[in-house]
Amino acid sequence: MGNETSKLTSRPQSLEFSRLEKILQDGYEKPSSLPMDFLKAITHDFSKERELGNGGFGIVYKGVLQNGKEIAVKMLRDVNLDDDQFQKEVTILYGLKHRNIVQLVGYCAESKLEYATLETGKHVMAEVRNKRFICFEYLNNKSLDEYISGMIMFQHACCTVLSSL
Ligand SMILES: Nc1ncnc2c1ncn2[C@@H]1O[C@H](COP(=O)(O)OP(=O)(O)OP(=O)(O)O)[C@@H](O)[C@H]1O
Repeated sequence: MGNETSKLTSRPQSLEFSRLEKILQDGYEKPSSLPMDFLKAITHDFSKERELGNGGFGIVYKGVLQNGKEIAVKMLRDVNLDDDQFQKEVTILYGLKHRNIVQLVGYCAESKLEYATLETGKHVMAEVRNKRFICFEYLNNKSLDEYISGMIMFQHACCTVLSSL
């Protein structure tokens, strides 16, 4: 698993990826702008086996850095959030640092220029937005509902054992 990020990258890109890896490994002092190709590499191209869960705003993937450190990469659904909301969300999260709040580690909102043909037949260069992502520290505690239902199952099992004694 260690070298999977570098295998996917060309030379100049791998230097950039190493720099990003270092920032993320050193701690989350300041959230970074993360290129989509980097997020693609650390999530195995957003593969099914890297899926952590599915929320109201998008799918969350596990990203694995070269040193094995993990981060959560949330791919936002286009329909849920417009540009203003995305910027507000990142700006608010950017300033938050508390042990009870999951830490923002990065974000991604890239766009590319593409030729498009209008109904009139005219060609224009249009800015096409890629997917947007918000990345957090990885928490290994499952979701609150899974945690609570796990506790209830555990308590139920204990009661069953005790009542059978
Ligand atoms: N930081 C994280 N570390 C590990 N797993 C995470 C993390 N964030 C989310 N997940 C996983 O992804 C799932 C979906 O998370 P997400 O935050 O998108 O949805 P949610 O908890 O339903 O909240 P929302 O209403 O914001 O969509 C969670 O239930 C959890 O299993």
